Amino acid sequence: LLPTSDADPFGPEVLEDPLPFHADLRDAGPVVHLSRYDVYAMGRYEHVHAALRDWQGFQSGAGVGLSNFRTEPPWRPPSLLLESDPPRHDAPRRVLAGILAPRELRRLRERWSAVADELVDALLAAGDEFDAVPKLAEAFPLRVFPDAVGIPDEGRENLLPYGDFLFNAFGPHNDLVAAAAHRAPELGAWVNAQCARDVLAPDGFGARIWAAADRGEITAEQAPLVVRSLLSAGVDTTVQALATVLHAFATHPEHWRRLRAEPQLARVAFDEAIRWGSPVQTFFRTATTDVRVGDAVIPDGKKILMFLASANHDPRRWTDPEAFDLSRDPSGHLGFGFGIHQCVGQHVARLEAECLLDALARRVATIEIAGPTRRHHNNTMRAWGSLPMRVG
Ligand code: HEM
Ligand SMILES: CC(C)Cc1ccc(C(=O)O)cc1
Repeated sequence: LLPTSDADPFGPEVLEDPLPFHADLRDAGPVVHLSRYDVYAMGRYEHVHAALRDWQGFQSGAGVGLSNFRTEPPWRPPSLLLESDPPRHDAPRRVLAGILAPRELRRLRERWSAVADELVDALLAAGDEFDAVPKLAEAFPLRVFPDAVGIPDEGRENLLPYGDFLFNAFGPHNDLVAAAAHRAPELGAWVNAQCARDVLAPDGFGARIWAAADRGEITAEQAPLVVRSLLSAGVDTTVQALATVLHAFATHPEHWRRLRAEPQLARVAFDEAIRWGSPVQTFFRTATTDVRVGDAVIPDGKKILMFLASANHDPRRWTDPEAFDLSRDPSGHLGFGFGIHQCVGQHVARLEAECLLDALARRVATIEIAGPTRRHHNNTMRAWGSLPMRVG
């Protein structure tokens, strides 16, 4: 028999502190029916991992939010990567994977390091106390990523509100969505305008997507949507992952000392922070048949809510999962997803983190929380609103 719960994973209590709900979800069984939304929730590593592998049984093409594209019109044209299944998913994915491959990012490392050094120097010149969310976690990605895509300077302040709305829109139409819905048309129009060939700088990720269309790897109609994927997925995610790793180090001084002694740990620290904090908490899949999980059956067409953050803390998979531990091997974490849709931008995110952490670790001996921290609630993202920080 299938356990059920009337809990609201998108309510303020769970968004403020999801850990108790995750523990209850894991303990209740492989699958729990959430009666409030008539969706099927998975919180254990084994089953989330298996569902992400099984893209035929658990499709993305009906949307990865609560809204089911089989019955409801999407609020924006579906993504050719995120909200597509093979074969439609294949060519856009291949194009983006090529453009965002580690070897393609080497040309950016020197510039991104210089920007990180300059940003941290300017910040420290202004004093030893600041809010790390606007001053580091937001400032650095906004300084390097829009330029890497090649969009114009005008209107870049729309990127964070667009992302915040997009990630809220994967959830139910609750207060978080209602509060920003009036801005969606204008934000969507601005983002779409940045994907046109003639506004993109000649050497950025955007231009390379259009060049792939010239080579016939994708069509000219698909090119702007693939650029839109970068602008949709590439900002809020890295902002909140950087905030998460900065918060992790500020609350674990012994790990900061270790990072300064062994700078090459920046990469594994970032992945451990993503396992530990899981900036992307959840998203959905849709059952393409009556699909069996454990001794439960999820009916065809039903939405499955995958709790990546819970899987990343599952004691069946991780030792002492609630510890942020630099000695742990975090590989296999689900914070970037898994399988054919696994984050195609993960190497961009890791390079941003390496550059920013290196710049900070070379300059400050200590970082600590210097005042009350505040969460920013979002239906999909575990986000920090404010991280008052003091450096020494
Ligand atoms: C630390 C930062 C990031 C996190 C935590 C993150 C997380 C994720 C996750 C969990 C997925 C899987 C979604 C699914 O399976 O439905 C994903 C997919 C994706 N991500 Fe990221 N992401 C990050 C940064 C980025 C960046 C910087 C970019 C662009 C440069 C990006 C572009 C994408 C795209 C296009 C997809 C869809 C891939 C596909 O469906 O084939 N992400 N990301
Ligand atoms: C964690 C994912 C939901 C992040 C994400 C958002 C948007 C897109 C897109 O392709 O628009 C891709 C990935």
